[in-house]
Formats: sequence, structure tokens, C-alpha cells
Amino acid sequence: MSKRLIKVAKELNVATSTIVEFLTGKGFEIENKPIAQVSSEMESAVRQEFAKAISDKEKARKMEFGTRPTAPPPPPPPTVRATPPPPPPPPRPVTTPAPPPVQQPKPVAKAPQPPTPAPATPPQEEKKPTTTPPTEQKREVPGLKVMGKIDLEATKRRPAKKEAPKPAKKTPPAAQQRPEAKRAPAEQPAPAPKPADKPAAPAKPTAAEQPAPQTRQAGEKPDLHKTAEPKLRGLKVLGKIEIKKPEKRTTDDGRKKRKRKKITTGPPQTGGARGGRTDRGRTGTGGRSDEPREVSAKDIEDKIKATMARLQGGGGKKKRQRQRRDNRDRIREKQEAMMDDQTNDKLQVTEFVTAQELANMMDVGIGEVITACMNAGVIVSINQRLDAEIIELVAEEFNHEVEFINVDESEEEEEEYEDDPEDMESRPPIVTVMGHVDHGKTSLLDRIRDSNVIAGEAGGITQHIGAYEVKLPNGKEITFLDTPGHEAFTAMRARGAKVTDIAIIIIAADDSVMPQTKEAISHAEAAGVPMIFAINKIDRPGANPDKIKTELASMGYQVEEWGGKYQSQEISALNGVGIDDLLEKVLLEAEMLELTANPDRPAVATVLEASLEKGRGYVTKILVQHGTLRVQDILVAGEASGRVRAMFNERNKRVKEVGPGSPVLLLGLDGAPQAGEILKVMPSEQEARQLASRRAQISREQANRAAKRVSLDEIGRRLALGTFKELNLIVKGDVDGSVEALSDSLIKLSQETVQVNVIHKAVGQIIDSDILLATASDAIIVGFQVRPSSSARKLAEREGVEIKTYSIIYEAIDEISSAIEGMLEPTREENTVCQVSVREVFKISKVGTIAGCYVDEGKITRNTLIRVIRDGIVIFPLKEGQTGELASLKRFKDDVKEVRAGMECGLNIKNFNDIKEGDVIEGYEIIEVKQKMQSNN
Ligand SMILES: Nc1nc2c(ncn2[C@@H]2O[C@H](COP(=O)(O)OP(=O)(O)OP(=O)(O)O)[C@@H](O)[C@H]2O)c(=O)[nH]1
Repeated sequence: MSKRLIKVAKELNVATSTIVEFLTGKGFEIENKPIAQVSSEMESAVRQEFAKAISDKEKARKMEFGTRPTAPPPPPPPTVRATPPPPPPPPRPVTTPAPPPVQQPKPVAKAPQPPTPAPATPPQEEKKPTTTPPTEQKREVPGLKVMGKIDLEATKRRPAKKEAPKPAKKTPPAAQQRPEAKRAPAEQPAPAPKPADKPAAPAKPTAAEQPAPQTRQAGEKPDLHKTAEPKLRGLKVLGKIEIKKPEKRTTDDGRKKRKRKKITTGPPQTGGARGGRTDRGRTGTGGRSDEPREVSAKDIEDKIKATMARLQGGGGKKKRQRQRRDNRDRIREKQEAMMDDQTNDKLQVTEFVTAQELANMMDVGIGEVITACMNAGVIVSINQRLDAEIIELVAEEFNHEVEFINVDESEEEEEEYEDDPEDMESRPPIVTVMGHVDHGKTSLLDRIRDSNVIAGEAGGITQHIGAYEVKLPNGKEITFLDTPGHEAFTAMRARGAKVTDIAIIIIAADDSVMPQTKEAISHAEAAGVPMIFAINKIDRPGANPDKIKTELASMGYQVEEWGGKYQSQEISALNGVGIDDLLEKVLLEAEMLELTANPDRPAVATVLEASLEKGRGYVTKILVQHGTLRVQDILVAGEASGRVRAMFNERNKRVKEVGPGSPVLLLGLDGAPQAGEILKVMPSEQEARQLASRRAQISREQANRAAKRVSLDEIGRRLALGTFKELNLIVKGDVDGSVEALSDSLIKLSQETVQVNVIHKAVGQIIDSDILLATASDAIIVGFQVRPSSSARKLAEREGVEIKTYSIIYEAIDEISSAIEGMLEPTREENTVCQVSVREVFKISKVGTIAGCYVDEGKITRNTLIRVIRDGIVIFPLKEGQTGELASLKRFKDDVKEVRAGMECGLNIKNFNDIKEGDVIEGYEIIEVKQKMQSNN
């Protein structure tokens, strides 16, 4: 599994640039971006490389914190505790020989120690009050006379006074010494430390302070002794201060300090809330977490009391306290919630949650989320919707795992109906006829319908219900979709419905494989629907079926009789030749597909068409796919719901029930679902309504989101989701050569992670069917020197299909290649600012060709960059990198700076005089595009 660079860097505590440098040096390819993916191979290399650094750092850390308390202190404390009483006698002799001045320098040498004693003193103060009771008993112990001795060296009187109370209050071992200390204070204190550390000398100089450490040891424990011993010597003054404090504590300060303690417990909580956030990143600090736990138990009691008091109507004096407690509680609860979150840290998110929502989910401040985004190089606002990559990154930052859930899936959990294999019955195949205009689609469908009308229904008034069934002499049935051509076919597929089982591609034998034929093939191919080629009009004198087969073979579709895998049939839709054979081949294909359905289950159907009819309400034409649909069934289809009021077949005959594979027209829905939407039978009207309204809500939500379809900018995001494996492209160009060249180059961009497919390529304008195919196949349209028709442009906008147009082949390749690599950084982009149609052309000598134009959209200015488009193909400028400019722009006879939509104007173009009536002048500007989020990362 690969990781983000930033994460690895954090784990190793190494700069990302260092890692990148190292990896690049090792021959890995990695970008210096925080979200760059680090493969496990790279990671292990990096870990190996930086392992030493990590361990060194770890050691260094331990040294800082651990050495003071652990290394030196542990040995002395135990000895001091255990030994002090027994060793006293031997030390004395030792002390005498030891020269006090000589050893004093030693403590001085241990420069670092002085700071430690200072902190050591406060603990003493706190503990002293608690130790007060034992002091009297301890006074009896004579062993602690040493204290007195120390005092003599420094300031005899004061230390003596101070020490006296200390020993009295403290340690039991000291008790014996104290009496001695009083009597012979000068020397005895020294021995006490000596036995512990051996260095008798240090004891003497610090004599005044040593008593203090001893008292600490008694009250506290080994740690204090350890730190004290080396440090005490230099810190005499501090010792004095400490001694004074304990005396006061016992009286007034005790209360104050108790209060302080309470206060300190409070702040840690608030601090915890603040610090908790930082802790998350560092996975918490042990010490702090302990405190709040203790406090929380008390606070719970307090809270109960406070609540009780409030219920009973407490006095105003305690109001603040209560408020404070409440605040603390709130903070603590928040903290606990965070802790819970951390343990249960898998976030289920839909894509495009806002920064605020993500912060709420993780229970962290929005500021932190924004900061995390900024650290990753992305500036976001509170309500900005974050994409998958960023969500992942931010969640990682807060130790959350992310699971992306599809809104549709999450909102609509379809319970899979499990069909019993025994209930499955074969159903008629559903066939779509597609082909080039005038190649005979309608004629074929009519011929089939007329010659194969279901028995007993001949002569009835037919109505268009989007499909019809035919029964063949052998009793087998076939359902033909007669929705016009591939538009309906792809429109349905674009909605996720796969209705067609088999596609008949009809090609006129006296013509050739035409652009629409190729499109039809592309559509069927993209849908994975088996094709049968019907070579029509074989009765025509110029018919040449072999030519068609050859063309098909050259496209990679070898027909069966030529050794290929595609069935084909020569037919004449006009006189009925070959139709039965064609239907036989359809049945054969259907047999191979083993089409079955269970008629005994709640019906599921696909909407073919829906409309609002006067007097009938919403009329929905459907094709039942599973189960049997009956009158009075409760339905939901897309955002519409209702109950089946009535159903009619294509003969306009009422039917009470419809089985799988049959089309029907139904009344009763409260809206018009879109073609391709699934109609389901629901158990209750309430559920149907709920589901419909939920879908309506989702579709609104989706409409608000970024384009649902793939776009170059979106590839990075999809790659992050891990679901993006194929990039489908439709390539349109001005000439065959460029289409081929561009397609080949684009296919070559395929990588291990992303396969680039050119699902359709053709010469000519980008038209509606390209958009439909792109919608159905989630493809991007790449146009080279061609433009979309205005209806195609609108359709693309509506469907969210991205059309990328280029004038330079390598730019197209570069951009798509960058997108695939997830590092698209568009900085300059074309923005169409106007569309002007040429209505008249005047040739004026010396001036050139003047075009009388009408501004259809936008505003053309004198400086607008332009290109001339004829029949959807760019005819000027043709040279790569060249831009078109106006030589003049006039309204009537006046030069003007700009002309707006709905106005006429005259213009001529620099270096271009071949302008013709009907040409379109497209004005555009080059704009600097803000870097998209994906590209930032
Ligand atoms: N000679 C001959 N003419 C045919 C045959 N099939 C269709 N035609 C003729 O070809 C023309 C076009 O046929 P249509 O069935 O309308 O073709 P289409 O593909 O449905 O056309 P659009 O609906 O416009 O896409 C009509 O004049 C038909 O009479 C055939 O097998 N032989």
C-alpha cells in the first residue's frame, strides 16, 4: 500500500524534500508534493535510510527527559532510603578527611544541575504540608544532625532555623538525625549524603541544603533525592526559601494551595481541550491524560451536586462556580467524545463534504481542518466542498481512516432480490436496430412488425409504446426497441440501464460503412452488447454486400462467413428477403446469452419514455425486465411514484399484467421519470413516496456538486478514490490523419494504473450523439480543430460532459498525459467570449473581405482573439500557435471598440480573406486559471 509523502515524512520526522531527494537519488520517481504517493518499496528504502536518524533522535529524546530522573537518581535514592540509618556512623570518619573546598568545585562542574533543584523545591512545598503530622515523631530521631552542620557553612543561623522545622515535619529516617543535627549540626549532615553518593566532600559544601533534600526524600521518593544530591550543593538559597514556605502552608497557604490545585485541575482540562487537538497529532501525552481522568470523577460528582442544587434553586453566589463547572464539564465531554472518535476512527464520508462537515465528523475545530489543508498546500474555506484527496489527507492528519461511500448507494440500499434458479424462465431478447440515416432502420422494423404480428392482434390500431413484441412462427418472441436509433440506446445506458440484449447494425449494401454506422458500432461495443450486421437493400442494383463486409473487416469486425465472430445477414427490408434468417440469427444469439427472468417476483422495469398527456396525466412507456407488473401495484421510478391505474399494450388494449421482456404503457405515476430509469414495485405507498423524495433530494444534491462526469481535472480525484482505471476518450478532428495521429498518441499514454481507451473517433463536428456516447461511457471528448454544434454544447453542459478542444496536437497529448499522472496544473485556458455569424460578405479592393455579421452570443471587441469555423471545423487559423485577430470592427461606418449580442457589425480579419457567408467567428480570450485543488496537491 502506498502512503502519502507527508505522512511518511511525519512518521520519520524528516523533511519531505529530503525524502524526495533521497528517493530521486535512488532512481525512484516521486514528486515533491505532500500528497505524492510513496510506494511500499520506496517507503522501505526511506525507512532503511532514515532509520538511524530516527533511533538517534529517539535516544536524544530519552536522554533529555530520562537521564535526569533515571540514570543518576535511581541509584542514590534507594541507597539513601535504605542506607541512611545504617551508614551514618561510617560516613562521619569519611567526612572528616574529605576536604570540603575540593569537592565544591565538583558540583559546580555539573552545571546542568542547578536548574533542576529549582523545580525540585516546589514539590517539597506541596508535600511538606502533608508531612506535617509525622514531624514530631521524627524529631526524636537523632540521625539527622547533619543538617545543622551544613547551615554552619553557609548561613548558620537561618539554615539552622529552617532546617529544624523541616526535619521535624518530615521523613521518618530523618527523625533520628534531627536531634543530632541540633546538637552537632556542623558535621553530621555531610555524612548523610556521603554514604549515598560516596562523595563525602559535596555533602559539606551543601550542608545547608542537604537537610532539605533529605526531607524531600522522606516525603516523596527516590527521584527527588537523586536529583537533589548533585544539585543541592549549589542551591543553598533555594533550600531556605522552601523551608519558610512549609511553615506558612500549615496555616493560611494551605487553603490557597488547595484552591490552586483545583484551579490547576481546571486549566488542564481547558488546556486539554486546546492541547487535545495538538495531542491528536502526537497521539496524546500520558501525563496530562491522567489528570483529567482523576478530575473527571470528582467533577461528575460535582456536576451531580450542581445539578441538584440548580434543581433546588441554589443561591446566586454559587452561580459562577456552577458556570465554571459546567464549562469544564462541557469541555470534558467534548474531550471524551474526541477520545471516542479516536478509538472509532473510521469516517464514512461521501465525497465533497464541506470543510465544516468534516471538522464536525472528526469533532475538531474548523480552524484545524483549514490549517491541515493549508499545510497540504490547499486553501479552503469553511463551506468549501473538499474532494476525496483532501479529505483523505486531512483525516489522516487527525488519525482517522476514511471510507468513501457513494451517496446513491448510501441513500438507497437496494435489497438484492435473490431469484431461485428454479423460478427462472427464459424471456424474449430485447433488440435495438441502429445504423446510418436512410440505411433502412424504419423499413426493417416495419417489415418485422407487419409480418410477425402477435396472433389475433392483427389490424388493431397501433400506438407507439417505445418497443413492440413479435412472435415468430416457431413460437419464440423477440422484443424490438423502436425508440429512434442509438440516441435512446445511449440515453438509457447513460442512466445506468442496460436494456438492450442484442444490437442489429443495419448497413445499406449500396452505400458503405458511414460515420453513423461507426458510431452505432462504438455504442454497442461500449455497452458490451453483441452485434449482428444486417446488410440491407441487397435488391438494389448497386448493392455490394462484400464491399460492406470488407469494410467491416478492415475495422476489425470480421463476419462469421469470413471466419470472424460477428453474425451478418444480407436482407432487403423492402421486399422481405432474409428477414426470417436475420430473426433466426437473433434468436441464436439470444440462446447463447441464456436470457432468463423470474416472473414470480415484484416487478422491475426500465422506463423507455415518459410524457404528460392531456386527459391521461403522466404516461410512462416501460419495458418489464423482472417479475410481473400488475394493475394496482405501487411504483417508484426515479423521482416519481404512484400506483398502476391502467396499462395498455401497443394495440392500445388494456392489459392487467405484463411479464418480463414485454413493453407496456402505464398510467398512474405522479411525474415523468427519465428514459433509462428503473421502475420498481414497492410494498407501500408511503415507502414509494419516501424513496422518490429521497432521490429527488439526492439529485438536487448532485446537481450542486461538481460535474458528475469525468473531466481532466477530476482524474486526480478519481485516482485518489482508487476506482479510476480507465479513461475513455472520444476523438473528433478536422481530417482523418490528425484523428488517427491523436488517437494513437493518446492510447499510448496508457499506464499501469490507467488504461486510455479511444471509444470512438471520427472526422467532423462534435455532435449530440458524441455527447450521448460520452455520457453513457463516462468519456471525455477531445476535439482537434473542430467545435461542438450549439445543441451538442448545450447537451454537454447539461450532462456535464467535458469537451476539450485543441489546435495543437502535442498540447492535447501533454494535457491528457498530465491529467493521467494526476498532476494537471492548468494555468492558461481558453474562454469563449462570443459567437458571431457571418451573414454577408463584401469584397472591397485594397481592404480585403469585409464580413457583415450578427453577434449571436457574448460581446466581440476589437482585440478579441478569433477563429473562423465553417461547418463545425476550424478553417482559420490553421497553423499551430497562430492566433486570429480582427483588422477592423465597425458599426455602420464607424469604428467601434465592441459590439454586443443582438447587434450587427462589420469586420475583417487580419491575414484572412476567405471568409464566407454562414461562417461562424468564435471570439475567445486566454485566461489564467487558478490551480485546481487536485493540481495543487
Ligand atoms: N430498395 C430498397 N430500398 C430500401 C430498403 N430498405 C429501405 N429502403 C428505402 O430506403 C429509404 C430509407 O429507409 P428508412 O427505413 O426510412 O431508413 P431509416 O434508416 O429508418 O432512415 P431514418 O429514419 O431517416 O434514419 C426508404 O425510402 C426506403 O424505402 C431495401 O431493402 N431495398
